[in-house]
Amino acid sequence: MTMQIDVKNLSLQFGNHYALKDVSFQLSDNKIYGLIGRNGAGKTSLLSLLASFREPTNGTLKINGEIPFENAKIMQQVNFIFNKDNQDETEKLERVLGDVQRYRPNFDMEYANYLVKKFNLPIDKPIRKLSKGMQSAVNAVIGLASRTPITIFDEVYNGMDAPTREVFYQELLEDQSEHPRIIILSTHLVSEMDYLFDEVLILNKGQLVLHEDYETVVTKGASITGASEAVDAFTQSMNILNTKQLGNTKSVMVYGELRDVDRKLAHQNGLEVGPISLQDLFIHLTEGEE
Ligand SMILES: Nc1ncnc2c1ncn2[C@@H]1O[C@H](COP(=O)(O)OP(=O)(O)OP(=O)(O)O)[C@@H](O)[C@H]1O
Repeated sequence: MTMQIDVKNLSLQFGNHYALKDVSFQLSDNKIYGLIGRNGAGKTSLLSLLASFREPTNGTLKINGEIPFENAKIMQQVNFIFNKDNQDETEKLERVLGDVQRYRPNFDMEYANYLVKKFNLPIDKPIRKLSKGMQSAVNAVIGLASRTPITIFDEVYNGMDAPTREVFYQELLEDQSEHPRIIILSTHLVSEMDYLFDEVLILNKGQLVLHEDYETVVTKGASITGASEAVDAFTQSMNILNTKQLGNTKSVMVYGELRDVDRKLAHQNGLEVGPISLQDLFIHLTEGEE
């Protein structure tokens, strides 16, 4: 089943502070969505609204046409995975997985056990005695094996070491291709995770500054390098994100449609056109004063 998420003019306020301001978007395909933003940008706020942990101050959030808050049927379809505090969790992994299986109808215990082995997790130790990275891996196992139609991972990979994160990414891609669902990954690890994303949402200071297909993002951005005057002339009507100058050489990062004819023209003027990464775009779309 494909779920549909409709977010319209959504705001969340804490006192006078807007954690989210007038955010609108739709997610309607079983894809992997990357939600990126700097510290305090509003990622967790948005995800906690999607997971019905709280209600918006303004605007509407609908899942399959229904308001999810206190809506048991919809909440069943959403799984919000985050690194929760497990210091009081005296249960062992085996038991915890059994509990999850009871309330997640798509939970696949065989797959969970396979992941437990992949992540080298001990099943006979209380969760609270596992290392931080292992606890993150436990959350990853629960999130993947539950196969919930809307699965949200809020930076669970932050506690994992690089090889463990790699295992998570590979398993995520593989399981998503076999059991497609909406997966939302919030992260700061943009350059490491960008290849996972089908679509990208960038939040900046509570506002959505970009929602695009990953392929489109990558083809729309370019760096133009060459003699200052030639770069200035070529980019004068373009959306410039960043400029670097070294002697008479200038490198400008632009974002917008760069047609084939533009690329040819750049070449004729001795300019070099290079790609920009999602990380570059993220940095320059979200820089500025705090
Ligand atoms: N319970 C709360 N009470 C007051 N302000 C809050 C609360 N939760 C979040 N905020 C504020 O809302 C803003 C957005 O916070 P949020 O946790 O959503 O950001 P984030 O993008 O997830 O950040 P990070 O990457 O650092 O986890 C921040 O300015 C934060 O201080």
